Amino acid sequence: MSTMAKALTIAGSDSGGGAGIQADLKTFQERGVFGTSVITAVTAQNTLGVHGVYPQSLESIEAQLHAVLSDIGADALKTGMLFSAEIIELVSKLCKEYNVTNIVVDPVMIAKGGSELLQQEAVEALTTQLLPLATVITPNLPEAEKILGAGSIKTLGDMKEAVRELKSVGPQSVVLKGGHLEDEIATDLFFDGERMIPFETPRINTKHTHGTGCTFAACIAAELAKGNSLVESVTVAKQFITAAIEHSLMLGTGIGPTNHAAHRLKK
Ligand SMILES: Nc1ncnc2c1ncn2[C@@H]1O[C@H](COP(=O)(O)OP(=O)(O)O)[C@@H](O)[C@H]1O
Ligand SMILES: Cc1ncc(COP(=O)(O)OP(=O)(O)O)c(N)n1
Repeated sequence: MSTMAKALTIAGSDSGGGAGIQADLKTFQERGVFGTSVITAVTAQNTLGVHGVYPQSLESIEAQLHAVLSDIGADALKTGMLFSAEIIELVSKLCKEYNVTNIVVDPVMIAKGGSELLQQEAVEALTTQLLPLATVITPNLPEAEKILGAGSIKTLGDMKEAVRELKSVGPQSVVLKGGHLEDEIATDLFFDGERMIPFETPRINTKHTHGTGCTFAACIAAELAKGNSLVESVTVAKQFITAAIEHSLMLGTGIGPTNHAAHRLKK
């Protein structure tokens, strides 16, 4: 008999398998943690985009959360697509009720193809209720702009300013992802109120980047679940996502998913 660190993902299902719950559970498995899930919405999705969004009832989401947290528990929890203010309120309430620590909030808003995965009117609930509970938040640049409600983030200098403003919204720390920056280096900026640390890798020239954000945040959650520090966890996640993009998969005819098993390939 043995025990295993446990990580819970609260997110949407991606039928195409590249993002959402599916990306999170594959990442948890690859990182050696036991993954559990709460599905907030089902999406009909493939490499060409999101073809339908079917939110789950609050009753279903609450029942899933109670089932997992009252019995199995979670050493870390990651949120992805939450879709509505009501779902955010429920998730925030239960995170507090169950005293969950190690909360990674990936503030998913819009899929790469432009589909809405969070209703516009839910941004305030996200900002005021869930972000202050987070150990770390992992917005991409458009998400950071929406949370801050102003300005455009186009340079590393803008990122340095934005990361401070994001911290003041209430999370313990922030990783602002620079995947959307037009730069030869893919820089993510970590800030915990004291340390500002850039995580840099060369930008990989590929269009097959579906699910990068989910995979990156899930990897941080998995490493936190195992007891690693936040900086160690972000370091591992950056290596993991870089390998996954480097060996991304040409599946379907659109934007292919990253390869969660890539870290196992020999260098
Ligand atoms: N072309 C790329 N080459 C290398 N790293 C990338 C590339 N695109 C994204 N990343 C990295 O993938 C992670 C997810 O970033 P990003 O694509 O900005 O998130 P999202 O999927 O939420 O839009 C970050 O660590 C980012 O730096
Ligand atoms: C169900 C679901 N959740 C989240 C996303 C967004 O994932 P992300 O990792 O940001 O990847 P892209 O959509 O940008 O490729 C999603 N598409 N579906």
